[in-house]
Amino acid sequence: MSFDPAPHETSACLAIDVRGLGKSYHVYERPSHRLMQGVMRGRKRYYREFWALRGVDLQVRPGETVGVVGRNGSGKSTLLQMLAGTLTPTEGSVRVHGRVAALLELGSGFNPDFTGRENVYLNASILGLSRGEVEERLDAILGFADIGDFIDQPVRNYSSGMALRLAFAVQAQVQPQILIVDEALAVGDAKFQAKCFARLKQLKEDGAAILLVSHASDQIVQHCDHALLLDGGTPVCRGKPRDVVNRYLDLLFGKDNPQSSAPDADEPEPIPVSSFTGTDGNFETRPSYNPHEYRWGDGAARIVDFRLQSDTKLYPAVLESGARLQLALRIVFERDVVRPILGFFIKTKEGVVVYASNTEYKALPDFTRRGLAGDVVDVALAFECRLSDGDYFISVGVASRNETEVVPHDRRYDSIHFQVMGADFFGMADVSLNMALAEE
Ligand SMILES: Nc1ncnc2c1ncn2[C@@H]1O[C@H](COP(=O)(O)OP(=O)(O)OP(=O)(O)O)[C@@H](O)[C@H]1O
Repeated sequence: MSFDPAPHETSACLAIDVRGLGKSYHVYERPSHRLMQGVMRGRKRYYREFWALRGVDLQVRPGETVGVVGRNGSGKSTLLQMLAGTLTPTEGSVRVHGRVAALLELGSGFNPDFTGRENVYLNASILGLSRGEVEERLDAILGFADIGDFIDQPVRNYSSGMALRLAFAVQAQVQPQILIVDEALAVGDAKFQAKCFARLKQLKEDGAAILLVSHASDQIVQHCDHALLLDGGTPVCRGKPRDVVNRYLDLLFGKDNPQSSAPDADEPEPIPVSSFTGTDGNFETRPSYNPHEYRWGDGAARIVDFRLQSDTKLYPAVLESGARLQLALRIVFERDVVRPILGFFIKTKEGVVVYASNTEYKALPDFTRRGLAGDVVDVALAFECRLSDGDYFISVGVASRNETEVVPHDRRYDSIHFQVMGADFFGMADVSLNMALAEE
C-alpha cells in the first residue's frame, strides 16, 4: 500500500509526511475552572485532557490523492488544520514539501469587508505569490470562479456557493504542490463540482498531492488513490478507497436506529426459500458472485450461499429496470449469536448507496430469535429493481450488538453483481413519474 513509505523512501520523496500526530485540548467543566487553572499555575489540575486526534501516521507522495472519511467529530478537520499549519500539534510531526493550499472552513481565508478581487490578491499573497504573479493569473482565477460583477462586491454579500467558487479558484490556480480540501466541495452545484474535480485531476497529473475530506463516499471512491478512516480521533483503517468507505458505512449504518423494533404494518407475503444444499462455501461458485468482494467479520456467523432469481431467470446477469428480484441467503451460525441482525445494501459501482436496510429497520423477529451455534438459517429477500441503467453491487452481512457496539460476524460487501438495462429514466431513484397534458 503506497500509503506507507517504502523502507528506502525518505521523507524528502514525500509531499506529506505525518508521524505519530496528535492534538489534545484541555476541557474545563466550568468557565471558572479555566480561571482557577491560571491562578494555580499548574499546581492543581482543573481540566480534563481530550484527544481530538491521536496516533496518525500518513505519508503521501506527489501525485497521490488521499481521502479522509469519518463520522462527525472523528478528527478529520483537526488533521487537515495541522497539515495546513493553522493548528499546532500536541505531539508528533508534520512535514510538508512544497506550497500548501487549503480550502478549509468555507471562506475562512477571506476578509468579509474586502471585495472578491481584493481577497484574491490577499489570499494569493498568503500563498506566496507576488502581485505580478497574481495579475498574470487573474483572468484564469476570475474565469474559473465565474461570479461576474460580484467580484467587486464585498465578500460579506456572497452566498456560500459564490464564496466557494472564488476560494477554490484561487487555491487551485496558484499551482499548489499540496492541496487540502475539507468538505468544501459539498456546497457547490453539480456543474461546479465537476469543474473542481477536473481541476483536481489536472493538479494531480502535475504532481500535486491532494487530501480530500468528504462525507460523499462516491467522491472518495472515484477520486482517491487511498483513503483513511478516522473514528473517535484514531485511525481505524486505511487502504483502498472502496474498502475504507465500506468500513465507514458500517460505522454509519451499523449503529442504533430509532425504528429498530417497529414491526411492519403489513406483513409481507411469505417468499419460498430456495432449497440450498450443504453448509460450506457455495457462495463463491454462484454466477453473480463478484470475486472482488470485500469480506470481513469474526466468523461467529457465516453467509455461505446465495441464490439470485428474477421472475424469468436464475442468477440473471442483466435485468430489465423494474424487474422483481429474489435473493435467498443461507447463514450458518458457528457460535451462539444473540439477536443477530441481517443487513442488505445495494450500491452503484462508484460506491453510492442506493438502498440499505436491515432486520432492525424492517423487523424480522423470526430471524432475531435464531442464532444458536449450529443453526442453519435460510432467509429470503424480495425487492424491485427500480434502478436506472448501470452496474450494481449487493452487499450482505450478519452482525449483532454487544453493550456498546455492533459486532460484525460476516460482512460480504459488493459480493453480488448485476446490471440493469432498459430504464426510462436516469438518476438515482424511480419516482414513478407520470406526464400528461394539463386539461384546458
Ligand atoms: N478547540 C477545541 N476544544 C476542544 N475540543 C475540540 C476543539 N476543536 C475540536 N474539538 C473536538 O475535537 C473532535 C474532533 O473535531 P473535528 O472538527 O476534527 O472533527 P471532524 O471529523 O472534522 O468533524 P465534522 O465532520 O463534524 O466536521 C470533536 O470531538 C471536537 O468537538
